[in-house]
Parts: sequence; C-alpha cells; structure tokens
Amino acid sequence: MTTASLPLDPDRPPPSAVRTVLGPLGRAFHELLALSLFVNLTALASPVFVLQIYDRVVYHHGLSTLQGLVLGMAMLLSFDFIMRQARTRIMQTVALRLEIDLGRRVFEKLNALPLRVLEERPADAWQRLFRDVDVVRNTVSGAAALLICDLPFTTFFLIMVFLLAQPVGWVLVTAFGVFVGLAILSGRAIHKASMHERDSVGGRDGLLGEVLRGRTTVKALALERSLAPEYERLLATQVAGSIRRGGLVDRYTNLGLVLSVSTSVAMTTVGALAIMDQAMTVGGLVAANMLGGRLLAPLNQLMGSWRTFAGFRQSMRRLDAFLGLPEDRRTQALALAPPSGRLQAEAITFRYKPDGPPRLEGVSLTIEPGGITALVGPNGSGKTTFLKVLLGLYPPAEGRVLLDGADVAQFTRAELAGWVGYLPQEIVLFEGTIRDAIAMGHPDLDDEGVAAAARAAQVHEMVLDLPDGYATRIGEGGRLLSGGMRQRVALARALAGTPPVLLLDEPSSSLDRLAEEGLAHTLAELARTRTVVVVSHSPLLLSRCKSVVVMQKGRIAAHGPAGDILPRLFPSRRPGERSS
Ligand SMILES: Nc1ncnc2c1ncn2[C@@H]1O[C@H](COP(=O)(O)OP(=O)(O)OP(=O)(O)O)[C@@H](O)[C@H]1O
Repeated sequence: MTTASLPLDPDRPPPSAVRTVLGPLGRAFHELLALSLFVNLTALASPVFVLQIYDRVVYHHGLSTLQGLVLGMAMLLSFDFIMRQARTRIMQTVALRLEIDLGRRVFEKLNALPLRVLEERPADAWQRLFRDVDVVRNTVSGAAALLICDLPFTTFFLIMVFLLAQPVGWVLVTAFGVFVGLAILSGRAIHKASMHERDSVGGRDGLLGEVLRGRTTVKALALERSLAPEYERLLATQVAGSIRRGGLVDRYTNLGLVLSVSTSVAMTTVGALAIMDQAMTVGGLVAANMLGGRLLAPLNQLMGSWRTFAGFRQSMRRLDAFLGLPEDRRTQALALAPPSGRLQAEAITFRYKPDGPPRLEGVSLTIEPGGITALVGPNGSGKTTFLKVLLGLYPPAEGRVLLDGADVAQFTRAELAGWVGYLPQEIVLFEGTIRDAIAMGHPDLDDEGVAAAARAAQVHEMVLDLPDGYATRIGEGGRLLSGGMRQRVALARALAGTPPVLLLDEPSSSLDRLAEEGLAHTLAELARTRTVVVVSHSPLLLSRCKSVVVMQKGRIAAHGPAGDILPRLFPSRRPGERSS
C-alpha cells in the first residue's frame, strides 16, 4: 500500500466509525438541550423584570409589585444556577467518556495496524491522531457544544424583541444575517491558515522527536550544528503560520466587536425614533437592548467557534479514515495447539512498495526443527526482510509462509508472537523492571519462566548481581543497561514462554566472547527440539549451525549443510575461529 492509498485525507467523505463512539453520548446531548431550554427561558426573565420596573413600578410607585418581582427573580436565578451546574456536570461526563472510549479505540487501532501501514508514515504523524481525539473531546464537551445548544434559543429572544419592540427587531434580524455570513467567512479563512500551521507544527515536532531519541549521537558528534538550521527553517514556517492565523483571528474578532456595538447603536437609534413616534415605550427599548445583548453574545462567540467546528469536522474525518484502515487479523476461529515448528517459505516474492523492486524473489526454503539454520549474506541482501516475512509481519506479494503446513496469514499476531520468539536487529526495550522487560510479551509468565528465559539468554547471573535484581529499572528504551545486557534481556524476552520457533537477527552482535559461547551452546540445546534461525556472521555461532542459507540480492544463492557451505564461505578459517 502506498502513502497515497492511505485514506488519511480529511477532504474525503467521512465514513462513520467515530460516530459509533459518539452515538451513546446522544442521550447526554438531549439532556443538555433540555437544560439549555430552561437556562434560556430563565434568561428571558431579566428583560421582562426591567420592563416591568420601568413601565410599572417607577411610574406607579408599585412597591408591592417590586417586592414580588425581586422575590420571583431571586427564585429564578437560583434555579438558573442549579441548571447551569447540571449542564457543566453533563459536559464533564461526556468529556470523560470520550477520552476513554475514543482514546482507547484509537490506541487499539494503532496496535492493530499492519506493520507495512505503520511504516508508511513517520511516528509523529500517527501521534497527531491523539490530538484529533483531544479536538473531538474538547469540541463535544466544551464551550462550542454549549453554543450549539444555546443557538436554537436565540429565536426566543428574537421573537420576544419583536413582541416588545418590533422596529428594533428588524435591526437584530439584519445583524443576525451579517454575523452568520461573517462567521462562515472567518471559519473558512482561519481554517485554511490553521491547517497550514498544523502541518508546520508536525514537521517541527517530528524533527524534535528524532533529535531527542538520538540525543547521545547528537551530543557526541555535535550534530546540532547541522540540525539547527533545519530546526530554524521549520520554526520560521511555523511562526509565519501562527502569525497569519493570529492576524486573521484578531481581524474577525475585532470585526465582530465593532458589529456588536454598531448593532446596539442602531437598535437604540431606531428605538428612540419609535419612542418619539409613540410606537414603543422606554421600558420596551431597554428590555429589547438586553435581549439583543443575549442574542448577539452567542453570535459573537460563533465567530470564534466556527474555526473550532471546522477543526472538529477535519479531526472527525481523519479519525474516521484512520479507524477504517486495514487491520492485522485479530480473531481466530479455532484455538490451535502450539506447532512443532516446521517452517516453509514457498516461492516468496516481497516488495516494500507495490511498484518498487522485489527485495525477496522466489525464495523457497524448508526448515525443520532440530539444529540451527544460519542466514548469511552481504548487507542489504534481504536477511532481515526474510525473517520478518517468516514472522508474518510482512505479507508476501507472491508465495506464502507455512508453519506446520498452515499458512501463517490465518493466525493472529498474538498467536504468532506466542509461537515464534523474535530478536530484532535493533533492540527496543520499554521502561520498566528487568522482569517486566522479559515477561512483556507473556503477561502470565511466572517467576520460574522469567528466570529460565534469563538463564537461557546468559543474563540471569548478571541480573542477580544487581542491587535490585529483577526489580532493577531499565530506563527509557533500556538506556540504563549496557549494550550487551540490553541484547541479553531482549534475547530472554524472545526465549520467554519457550516458543517452538526462534528467529534471531544478529543475536550476538553486542555480546562478549564468553557470552557468545554461552549463547551458541544454549541455542544448540534449544535447537534439539525447536526451529532456530539466526542471522549471523559470527564464526562461533556458525560453527554450531546444522545448515546455512546464503542470501544474495533477495534470492537464495546457496543452501546446504554447514559442513559444505562454511568452507566455501570462509576458505581460510576454521569454523569457530573469530573474525577480526
Ligand atoms: N522498511 C523498509 N522500506 C523500504 N525498503 C527497505 C526497508 N527495510 C529494508 N529495505 C530494503 O530492503 C533491502 C534488504 O534489506 P534487509 O534489511 O532485509 O537486508 P539485510 O540482508 O538484513 O541487511 P544487513 O546485513 O545490512 O542487516 C535493502 O535494499 C533495504 O534498503
């Protein structure tokens, strides 16, 4: 699949995966709407109160009416407070549920994506999807959602203004139209600027992430001299984007404010003329002005929120497209017993890109349990790629991989990970204790299982030597361990749960000679009953192998018993002799 085929384009029509998460929140929104009805009805009370004071109490000295009105207002305002509190509580619940439901779903989906799809985008592009979750949560549970709930009730205020002061009503209707038009214009302009800013922030964050991950190399080689100009370029693009967006926001906010004041002036002018014509009362004008304020406030807010709504739509579309991406198989119809470990590659051809060159071509091989098989060949000949295809991480374009005669494509990643232990060329460990690191793929592994894996990887004694033993924390990426120990712990993780197949990519690249000898011995023992495939050029390991497969430019150049192949590969050296 190419990057272009990844449907993360926000301009595509949205499917409805996110809506299934938002669906259960529908009831909360109905409750919110009902509460908003009460809140907005209550808001009508103050202008009516003012109207009564001006037109009745003041002119007729109606003290008892005043008492009744004040008491009524006090009760209504208490009620208003309770309703507003209830609205806030519902919003908090909605935010929490979204955070949990949508956040968890996106995380699960990310883990379910096939490796090929994951590798098509840089890490920060995937990370940004969690910002989309934040956008959806903040919009659905923030001021913008309250605005949506309040907007329908602005018609109440308009009707009331028409009832109290019809001439002023027409001024408000005109202002309403201008506000909506301005909100749409500002939304479009600001949205465009925000998208541009988002891309530039992504570029800056991507570079920052890379620099921080490679901080040791950056420090050691003083790479900041080369990285600083690139960072500054990205920063300049981002700052320019921010300034442009900020300028647009300010322009439309100020336009909104001027429009509000202008509407107020126009209302008072038209109202004054109407009072002089005796078409309305002073109380009516004051009340209409108050109602106008209630109507203009959400319209003013709409100017700022239009951008939020546009961002929300984009985030929804991106999340929908993401949730619609293909997944690794997650369920299996039948739980099978662990295989004995017979691995077969049948005429495998593999390309990283559909239109790219084949990195494996017509590779056929059968590996039986019993004895180590070594994969050798020059750099870039396809050894690591072949291991990943055997592991079921990359589906081949042609051919198939069979485990005990069954196509590995039918198994879930969890099943395959339980049956096939894998040591990658680049070790990746996660923060936690040594015990956690070894048992990570097997949460049910008991202490004896952890210790057995550690013994097999020649790391048990080293761990016991540490003050905190297996409870020693390894730090981010295992950086608190030495390189050799990191490799041993990763090897123990691959051996944990005694999988019937072991695929090990350069397992001794960071080991000292003693550990390498120990590893060679352990692997030879394990290989009695299992399938062990190692990518290695270590003569010590090769001397323990039963068969050797030589890869060249994605093809198998030679394959046979180690005794036949090794003398051809290393004519001047005896097996077991260390290369310089
Ligand atoms: N993720 C990837 N995307 C695109 N091409 C890749 C990717 N990984 C490897 N390749 C290419 O595939 C070819 C085989 O690489 P691979 O890592 O399998 O070789 P290798 O024999 O393991 O090499 P080495 O001995 O250097 O580890 C190389 O040309 C490499 O550039």
